[in-house]
Amino acid sequence: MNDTTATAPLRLGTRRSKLAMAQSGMVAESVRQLTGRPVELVEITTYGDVSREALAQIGGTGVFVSALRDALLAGEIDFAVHSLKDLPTSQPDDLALAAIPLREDPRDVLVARDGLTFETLPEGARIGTGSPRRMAQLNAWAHALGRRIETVPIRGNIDTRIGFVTGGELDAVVLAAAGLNRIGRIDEATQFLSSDTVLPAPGQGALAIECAMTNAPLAATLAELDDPRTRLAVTAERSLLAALEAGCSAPVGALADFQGDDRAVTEMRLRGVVGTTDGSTLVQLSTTGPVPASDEDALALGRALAAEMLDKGAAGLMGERAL
Ligand SMILES: NCc1[nH]cc(CCC(=O)O)c1CC(=O)O
Repeated sequence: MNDTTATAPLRLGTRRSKLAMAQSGMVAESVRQLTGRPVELVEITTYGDVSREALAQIGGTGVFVSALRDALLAGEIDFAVHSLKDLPTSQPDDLALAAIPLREDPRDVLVARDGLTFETLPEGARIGTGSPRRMAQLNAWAHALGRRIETVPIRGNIDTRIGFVTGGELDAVVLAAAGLNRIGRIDEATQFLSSDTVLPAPGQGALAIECAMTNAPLAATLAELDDPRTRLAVTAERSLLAALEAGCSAPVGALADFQGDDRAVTEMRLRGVVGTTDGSTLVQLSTTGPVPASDEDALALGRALAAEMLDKGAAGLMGERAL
């Protein structure tokens, strides 16, 4: 590297949404500190940002991601930051998943009117979410409580979705804690939904930093931002999702977490759920074992749990995913 390339700004491609800008800003700062180089944000518009169609209808998988990837491959940007849960499970050969930084809170939260919780919402409450995974688990939860709710399909950015509650159109919406946290609105959550009740999307709360495979020096530098334990967890979750042959709009939840204290983590637990959006049937399984020794072991764990779920009838539920 000569002097010019060493001091030239690194170009970080980002979507324009408040969440994407917040995430990219956080990573830009880390990369600045790591490299001593300036990082410039380059705004890219993705199909997921401009389409008014329901995400489930346009296929879900990758709509937020492909424009950023095109820009990486065209050399218009040097690296990109994605919400890991928006990344398709298959990684293109020419792009490196250079780093998966430390995950933050993976849980979903309820943002309800008047400080209400799921349990204190009135009978027949209208709860907004565009996610079949959330619908399935919320409906199953209501059913277990002997309650009736109405899940209302919505989409839009976080501000728009919270606006349905503040505007009085819905009693509550469900969002990812991590997203609210990153845009500084976590105080508006009225309940954190336990992963024992609602499993998050595979990879929720984690970020992915991607660059072109041909840019090996940059990939090596970015790798310093990787959190190995987060990588193992999300690798297992995404492997489960891939093995269930589901896109990101399918009703699949998964979460891997670690048991033991921070200095002596000994075991990893992987939980997965798939269901019908009406919540009448859920297949939920869990497995706990030694912390995977490699990404390959984490992949195998996800595949094994998925196979068990398919055995227990998950396959029959997946047919519903186009709905
Ligand atoms: N599907 C949109 C999306 N992608 C990532 C997040 C939240 C941040 C994260 O999970 O890392 C959100 C918003 C939401 O689900 O509330």
